[in-house]
Amino acid sequence: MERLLVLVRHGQSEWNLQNLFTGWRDPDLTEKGVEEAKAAGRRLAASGLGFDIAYTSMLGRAQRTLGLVLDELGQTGLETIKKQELNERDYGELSGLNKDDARAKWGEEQVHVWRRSYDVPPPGGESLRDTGARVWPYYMTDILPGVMNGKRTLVAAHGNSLRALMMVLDKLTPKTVIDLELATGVPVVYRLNADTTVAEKLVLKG
Ligand SMILES: O=C(O)[C@@H](CO)OP(=O)(O)O
Repeated sequence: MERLLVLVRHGQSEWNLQNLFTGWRDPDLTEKGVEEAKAAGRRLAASGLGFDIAYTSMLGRAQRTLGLVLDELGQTGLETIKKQELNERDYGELSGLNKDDARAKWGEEQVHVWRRSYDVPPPGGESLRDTGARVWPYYMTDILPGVMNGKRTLVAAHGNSLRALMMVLDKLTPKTVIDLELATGVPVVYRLNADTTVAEKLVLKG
């Protein structure tokens, strides 16, 4: 039986382009982001992949990316579950600030720690561990059982909610996850073993 799980980070958003902390704010995709999403769909189609169910967050950039991917796959209208659990990490008081301005104010190192560390939350926001504390249970109780039952599953979400998920799939530690960066609009294809570990991982780059 096929146990297929594909993760894709949304295409470039207006705030990615403007270099702003985004979190739970809801900017749309840029034109480039739309193209990235379509290209992700075309790459999945070229790899012969199709899906039985899709999951996304409550944020427009992920939902729109999913819609564009499904259009390219000829799967418009596929059953889709939208969940706040899959939202981007809440950036708290950093939301809407320019990342370079933040570096100037708090220093390069502090900003890097807020952006990539496992357990240091930005002021008023979520650490990656906090994000995981909602992503992991949702994965275990809702997404993974479907995958294990042969439902070919697509998840369109965000840099940090997907980093949290990939910690589990790729067996990353709080130290090794610091170096994990996810490109926008690049599908990551997982095939799982019967014990839920990863049998195969493929990154569908352009
Ligand atoms: O601003 C954000 O919400 C995220 C993703 O774009 O940024 P970062 O790369 O700092 O995690």
